[in-house]
Amino acid sequence: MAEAPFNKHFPVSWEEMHRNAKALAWRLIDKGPWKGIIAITRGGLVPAAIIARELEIRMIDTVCVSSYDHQNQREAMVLKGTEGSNAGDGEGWLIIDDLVDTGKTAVIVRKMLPKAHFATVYAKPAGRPLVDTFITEVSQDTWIHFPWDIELQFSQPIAKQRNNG
Ligand SMILES: O=P(O)(O)OC[C@H]1O[C@H](OP(=O)(O)OP(=O)(O)O)[C@H](O)[C@@H]1O
Ligand code: HPA
Ligand SMILES: [Mg+2]
Repeated sequence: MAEAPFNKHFPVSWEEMHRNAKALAWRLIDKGPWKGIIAITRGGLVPAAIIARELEIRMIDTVCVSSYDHQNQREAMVLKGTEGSNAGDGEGWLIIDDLVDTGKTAVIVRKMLPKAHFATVYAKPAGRPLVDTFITEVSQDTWIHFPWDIELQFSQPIAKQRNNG
């Protein structure tokens, strides 16, 4: 059987997301001042809101990129770029996303805003060189389950999981 591309799973709770996004804000405050935030939708919207609150930034825009159908990566589609924003070449601006995985999204957005500071909450090794600041690294074969994608449900006791495995 072909090896599953993601054989580890890393669920993230809302509290963890909040704590890590605040930790990112602490890292970013001394690197500013920041003129504004560009959130990469949709995943970047939640950490961008938390960071905007902590750094008292009220100028927020979006770049809308979509490149995954659940865990399947496909060609990245830019639904909206920076046209209409006043971010220019990105100087003094923060780009925020939930994570960098292969780095494909980061490459696209960096081309639009070459002087911006790119920050994510999570990073995988392949994308890590493309971000300026991040908080937590996970391995490339780990799928991060964000709190907006999951819900509380029954979990099998470990003994049962082992018997089935
Ligand atoms: O480094 P990469 O391999 O490009 O992957 C990272 C990107 O993929 C996810 O977004 P996705 O395209 O799934 O859209 P979403 O944020 O709307 O869920 C995630 O939020 C990042 O933006
Ligand atoms: O590990 C991940 N989790 C959620 N969304 C993602 N988009 C790319 N990689 C991931
Ligand atoms: Mg995204």
